[in-house]
Amino acid sequence: MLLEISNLTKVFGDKTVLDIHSFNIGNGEIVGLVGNNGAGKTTLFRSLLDLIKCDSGEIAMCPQTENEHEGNEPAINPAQSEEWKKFTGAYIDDGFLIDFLTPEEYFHFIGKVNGISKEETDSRLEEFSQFMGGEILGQKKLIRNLSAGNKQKVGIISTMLHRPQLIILDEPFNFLDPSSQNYLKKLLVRYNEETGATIIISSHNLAHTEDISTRIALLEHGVIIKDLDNRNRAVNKELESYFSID
Ligand SMILES: Nc1ncnc2c1ncn2[C@@H]1O[C@H](COP(=O)(O)OP(=O)(O)OP(=O)(O)O)[C@@H](O)[C@H]1O
Repeated sequence: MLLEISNLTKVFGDKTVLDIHSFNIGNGEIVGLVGNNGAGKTTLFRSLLDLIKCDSGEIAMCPQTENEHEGNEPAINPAQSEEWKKFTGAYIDDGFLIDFLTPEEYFHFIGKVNGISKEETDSRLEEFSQFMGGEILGQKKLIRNLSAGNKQKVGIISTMLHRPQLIILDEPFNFLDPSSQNYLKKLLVRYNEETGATIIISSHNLAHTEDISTRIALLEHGVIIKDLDNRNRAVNKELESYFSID
């Protein structure tokens, strides 16, 4: 899945909160988006998911063909077509959940929307049983009564159920206990390796972001001011110095 962003701007009132001249993400990259509060991370995600209308610019998503050696399909602009939903899984916040359903009902709903049978959905859920830690399935609890961390897990798992080529997660480590945070890192890296999917996460947890990302983009006042290759896990000093308070 290739993603190309060009000349993307979003203005709220008299403030430009997003101003991305050019940012391209390649097939199979894991991109970590970091930046201070209000830097524009969620706004960028909402733009990619057609949840807000940008003031200018283009987003082009090019899914990989079934035979990956044949390259990528023509570009889709999420503001102009619904096709992107077939190959995208995203979780921004618990507004994505349906709180009067149990987790099972929600997962089956997500499966159904994506043409996956109940049986297949149940079978795919087994891959996440350790992550769910016995707290989510079979509890006869509505999603609204789950703890914040368990809601977060339901949202994250639901992005992977239909095995999309693009996953977008806003602050996925939030609310998770330390073991679940570690487990999530494993899940994301494994998903990326097994499916070749492109994954974009935002996080304030620099250590986790550095651990799993092949590339890290630093956003400041809506502008990508650094685009760092992290394949050798070498960005630590640069990020530490940016976020240092001395
Ligand atoms: N609907 C809105 N109306 C007005 N301003 C908005 C709206 N949504 C976001 N903003 C502003 O856009 C800027 C970027 O916000 P955004 O939530 O994208 O930042 P962020 O990097 O995700 O921050 P955080 O790390 O705190 O979650 C902020 O100044 C925010 O106040």
